Amino acid sequence: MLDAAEGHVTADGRQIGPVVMEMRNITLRFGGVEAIKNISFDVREGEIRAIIGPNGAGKSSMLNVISGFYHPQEGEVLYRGAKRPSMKPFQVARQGIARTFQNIALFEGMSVLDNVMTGRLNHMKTGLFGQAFWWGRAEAEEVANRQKAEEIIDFLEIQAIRKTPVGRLPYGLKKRVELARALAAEPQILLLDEPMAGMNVEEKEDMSRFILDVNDEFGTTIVLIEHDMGVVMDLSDRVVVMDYGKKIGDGTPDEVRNNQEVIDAYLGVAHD
Ligand SMILES: Nc1ncnc2c1ncn2[C@@H]1O[C@H](COP(=O)(O)OP(=O)(O)OP(=O)(O)O)[C@@H](O)[C@H]1O
Repeated sequence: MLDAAEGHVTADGRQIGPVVMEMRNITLRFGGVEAIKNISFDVREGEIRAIIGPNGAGKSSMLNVISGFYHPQEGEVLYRGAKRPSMKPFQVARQGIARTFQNIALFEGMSVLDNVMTGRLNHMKTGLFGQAFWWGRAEAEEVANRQKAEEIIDFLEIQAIRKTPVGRLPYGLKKRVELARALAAEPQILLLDEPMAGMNVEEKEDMSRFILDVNDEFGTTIVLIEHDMGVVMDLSDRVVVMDYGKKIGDGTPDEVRNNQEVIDAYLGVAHD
């Protein structure tokens, strides 16, 4: 059993830190529907943590609890050891938690660069008033934000399309631009809502590589929900398995693969 306050190095040499976020006995209801039933799990600094489960299992609901979009009726969220009060999504974002969406939420008429720049909004300190009175400071800030956006565009290898309106891009690249925008916020925790949904094999491979690179290069903690089991097992350090709102498994990919309840409920067949 790992100590929550301690870090460790995984078998493949990955550096995992202490617990950064804890979901404690979360229950979320929509009228009579219990989307999340008394679920607890934690997220460690620097890890890639997946939440998987069949349709309607409650994965999106859980991600929306983490991002502050839904407020559970029971349970609590602890962030860096402190109980998090009921927060609006923008307040959660200010704590360093960014997300992408299942149905891409970009500005289609705007260029890739401008979309990525919108991810910097939390870093813009000079408001309109400030811009009017301290033009120099606002200009310096704009230059720094633009530089950061360009760095991320380079990192995700989308320089060639930086001036292209997002609406003209194929699906896989839009997903990558969404990742770029979320990264522009320089998050400590990145929430990815089905990052591979609707992608072909090649696009999935690219996205997996970028997720690993982001985690490796920036040390970003990543929580993702995903349908594609193969992808999840390859990418993740630990996996939470949900089914009908309940947690039925939690552990390393190997532990989850060998968990009989998970095999019965989700995989359907035993893996040798
Ligand atoms: N806003 C809502 N209002 C009412 N019921 C909801 C709402 N959001 C989710 N639910 C219900 O909660 C349950 C869990 O849904 P959720 O979308 O979290 O599952 P999921 O695992 O993300 O599914 P999928 O993989 O299909 O996206 C479902 O029964 C769903 O119908």
